[in-house]
Amino acid sequence: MPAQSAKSSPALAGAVTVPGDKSISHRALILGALAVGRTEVTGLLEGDDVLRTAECMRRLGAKVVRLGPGRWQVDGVGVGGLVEPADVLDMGNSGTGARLLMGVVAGHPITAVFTGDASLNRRPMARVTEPLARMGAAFVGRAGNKLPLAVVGARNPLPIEYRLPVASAQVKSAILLAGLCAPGETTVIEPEPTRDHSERLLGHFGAEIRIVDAADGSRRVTLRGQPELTAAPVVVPGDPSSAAFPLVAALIVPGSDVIIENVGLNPLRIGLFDTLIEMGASIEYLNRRVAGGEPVADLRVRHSALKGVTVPAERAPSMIDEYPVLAVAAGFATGTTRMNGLAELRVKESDRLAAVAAGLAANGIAHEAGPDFLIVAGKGKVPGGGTVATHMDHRIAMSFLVMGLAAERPVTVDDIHMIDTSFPGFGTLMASLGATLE
Ligand SMILES: O=C(O)C1=C[C@@H](OP(=O)(O)O)[C@@H](O)[C@H](O)C1
Ligand SMILES: C=C(OP(=O)(O)O)C(=O)O
Repeated sequence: MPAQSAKSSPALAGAVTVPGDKSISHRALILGALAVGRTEVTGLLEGDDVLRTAECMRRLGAKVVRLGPGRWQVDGVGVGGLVEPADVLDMGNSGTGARLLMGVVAGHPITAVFTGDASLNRRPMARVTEPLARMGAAFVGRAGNKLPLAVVGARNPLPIEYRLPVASAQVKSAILLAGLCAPGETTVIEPEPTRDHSERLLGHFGAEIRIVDAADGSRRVTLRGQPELTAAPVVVPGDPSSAAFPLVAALIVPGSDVIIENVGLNPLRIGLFDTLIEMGASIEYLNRRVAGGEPVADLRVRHSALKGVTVPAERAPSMIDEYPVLAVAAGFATGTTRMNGLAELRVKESDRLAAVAAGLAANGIAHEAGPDFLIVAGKGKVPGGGTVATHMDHRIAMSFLVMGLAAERPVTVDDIHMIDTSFPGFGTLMASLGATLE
């Protein structure tokens, strides 16, 4: 369990590129495996979560080959063509991999057993098994459909219309992936839009997909089943959820001026950037362009005096993984930051609300955490000096290392090995900007 400490650093400077988007990387491999022909992916995230999905697609019958750094090739088997895996599918720490592949298997006449690490095996899966059971799949899992869990895919999957009880792109995507194998139309209604990478990539691979926004803010996504998906090249942009760490570091370390190149700016992913700009952050979007069907830009970020704001609950889906690092930024702001609509944080790789609250407490930041909210009383400076328990959660580890770069005393996190699940090379990249990590 390697620990690491971050110390007050000189001004951060330089230009960096963060690894590829995790959500898009999982989906590129999965859809490449379900397409007919050869898909080439560039910019793929080579973090443990995505490598697990690559290995599972191999076990399900696709040919998946690494050609070079971030360059992968997938020979697909066509929708409905996957085979039964000979052994257990181990998804490691990855909720996205587990839930999306449960949807894929549910649509095929095959049986697969899923497992994960201690963190993933604690996370709720009924949110996917419930709609997938309506489509004809069967499940036997531990303690209310947790992993380890066996999925018996449907012989004749049924299309469904399903209103999501929680705003979750993973649940939406699991249903759409199962719906690929069902005749007729599968519809998912989201109470509020969540990241739409599945929809974009399904369209890119030739599926017929319709999206209708309703007056009440909900969104209807309809997929026509049993398409022939055609292999298509995928260019993966840098992950905005990873960019968040060097970005917040540059905002809080005095004198910093940093460029983060090629960051995905999908409107359903940039709630953190919008919030930080409201707080007074200097974030410029340079060279805005479209790459691989997603908007991207280079971000110039300069040290800024931040002030507290209220973050509305409706913004949560567009920044769901960014609250830990926002809480760190809020600690350096002047005034109170209120974050609402955070119930989902309790069922991520760790209970992130509890983990963040404990980390704030350990480093001398006044705050209040409720069932689904967090209030941080920013004083413009952070005492630091604490040791933070990361609970197998990469985002908790990275967030508190960022805190240490501008706190008065070093901040230690108890375990950094999970950082590789989403951001391999995090320490090297931060050090290249001048961050003091040891
Ligand atoms: O669909 C995805 O790729 C993801 C969706 C989000 O989870 P939920 O769907 O559980 O909100 C997010 O937290 C996760 O990191 C990636
Ligand atoms: C919640 C996350 O991932 P997953 O659900 O895929 O484990 C995350 O990366 O912050």
